[in-house]
Amino acid sequence: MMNDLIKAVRDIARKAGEVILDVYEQQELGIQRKADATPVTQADLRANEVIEKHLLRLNVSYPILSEESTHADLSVRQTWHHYWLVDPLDGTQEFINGNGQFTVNIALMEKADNGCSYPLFGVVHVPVTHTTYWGGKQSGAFKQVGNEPVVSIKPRLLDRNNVVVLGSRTYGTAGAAAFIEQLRDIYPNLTPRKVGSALKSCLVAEGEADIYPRIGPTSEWDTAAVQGVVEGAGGVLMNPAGERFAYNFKAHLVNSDFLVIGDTSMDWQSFWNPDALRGLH
Ligand SMILES: Nc1ncnc2c1ncn2[C@@H]1O[C@H](COP(=O)(O)O)[C@@H](OP(=O)(O)O)[C@H]1O
Ligand SMILES: [Mg+2]
Repeated sequence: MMNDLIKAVRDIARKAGEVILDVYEQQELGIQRKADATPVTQADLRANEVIEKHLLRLNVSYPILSEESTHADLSVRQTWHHYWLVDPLDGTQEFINGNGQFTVNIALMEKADNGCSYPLFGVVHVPVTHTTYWGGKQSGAFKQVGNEPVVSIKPRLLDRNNVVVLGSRTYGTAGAAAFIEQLRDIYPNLTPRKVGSALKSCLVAEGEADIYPRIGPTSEWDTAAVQGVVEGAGGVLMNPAGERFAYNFKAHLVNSDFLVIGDTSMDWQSFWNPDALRGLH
């Protein structure tokens, strides 16, 4: 049942990817600015239409919370036991810049006993490379490039002399830069890399990078799907207190800072705690 649903959502994410690539190849992207000053294009809007249309045709009927649709109030959202959390195009600025580092993110969320929701599974599709990642705590994590065989993915173990730390290409903050400098005290040979969108967390999930600290704003649809992939692979996406990242418990949809790590046996408490983060903003 769950595997059928994951397969259906994978197909939907790939359809959205094709619509996005159609716009990507045009001269006119239809760029507008949103209230948070981040851009939106025809590709975001068309991908959203495709995703919503197909999610509503599935034989489960869950509400949809999408970056590009009207957002229900918390009082309504809290009645949801399951819902789809969708970012039809994550990394819109990278899409506009033409560097290929953007993704389609679709997560199925489930409410837990503590009243918060968490990803049951997530699908992250990279249109330009025709690569799809998917996963969840109970399902494992997988990757497929085009029609090649599906492979299971897992993080790598930390090698203290070869630590790769990821950051946003476009929305880097002074806090993120200061955090990486603090991290150098622990890993003097670390290599910082800038990557767009949910791809960063996919790189940690598949063992191509080690740490992705996000010091600065993102929204719930930016992290939910990729959290499924990271957790399925055996990694974690945590809040500043070191807890599993949670959703749908507050009126606004902006995330706290978060940390993605692949090797959970690393000594992350030495650099990721509210005291160490205080003063970075
Ligand atoms: N001021 C802000 N408030 C909320 N989210 C922001 C933001 N600035 C950037 N982001 C988020 O950062 C995402 C891009 O992340 P990255 O820099 O890692 O590629 C954007 O996704 P979208 O492109 O879907 O809007 C956007 O949601
Ligand atoms: Mg988006």
